[in-house]
Amino acid sequence: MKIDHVGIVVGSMAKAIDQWQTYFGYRQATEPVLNTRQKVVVVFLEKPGSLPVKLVEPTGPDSPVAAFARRGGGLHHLCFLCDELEPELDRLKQAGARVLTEPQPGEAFANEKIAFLFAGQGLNIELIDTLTRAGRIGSQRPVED
Ligand SMILES: C[C@@H](C(=O)O)C(=O)SCCNC(=O)CCNC(=O)[C@H](O)C(C)(C)COP(=O)(O)OP(=O)(O)OC[C@H]1O[C@@H](n2cnc3c(N)ncnc32)[C@H](O)[C@@H]1OP(=O)(O)O
Repeated sequence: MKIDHVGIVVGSMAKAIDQWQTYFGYRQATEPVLNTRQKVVVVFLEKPGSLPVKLVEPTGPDSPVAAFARRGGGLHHLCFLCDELEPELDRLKQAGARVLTEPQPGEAFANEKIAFLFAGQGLNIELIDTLTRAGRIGSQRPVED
C-alpha cells in the first residue's frame, strides 16, 4: 500500500483553499466536486514533491463529517492506495482494524471503490482500490447517483 493523500475536513472550502495557498504554497488541482453519497464537497490541492491534500467540506448536518467540521475540522484521514481492496480489508480486519464503511462501487470519485477503517492511534484510514482508480486526480469527475 502507498500513501495517496491526507484528508482535511473544513468548514469553509474557499477559506481553506486560500489558506493552504498562502501558508504552504499548495495550489488547487481540481474543481470542487459534489459527492451526494458521501454528502461532501471535495477539492484536491497539490504541491510538487509534497503529499496531495484533499479538502472535505460537509454539504449539510447529515454528512459523515458534519460533526467533525462543527468541532473545528482538521486532519480527518490518511488515504492509502491498495491493489485489491477486499483481500486487503480482510487482512486488516484479521489484524484488529475496525472497519467503518465496507467497500461499495461508486462511493468515491469516478466509481472508485473505497473503505474507511480505524487503525489504532486515533487513525482514520481511507483505502482506495487501485484497479478502480480514476487515474490522475485532475481527471476526477462527480459521482452519479
Ligand atoms: C468523497 C470521498 C473520496 O474519498 O472520494 C471522501 O473523502 S469521503 C469523506 C467523507 N466520508 C467519511 O469520512 C466516511 C467515514 N467517516 C466517518 O464515518 C466519520 O467522519 C467519523 C470518522 C466516524 C468521524 O465522525 P464523527 O466526528 O461524527 O465521530 P464521533 O467523534 O462522534 O465518533 C463516532 C465513533 O467513532 C469513534 N472514532 C472517531 N474517530 C476515531 C478514530 N480516529 N479512531 C478510532 N475511533 C474513532 C468514536 O470513538 C465513536 O465511537 P463510539 O460510537 O464507539 O463511541
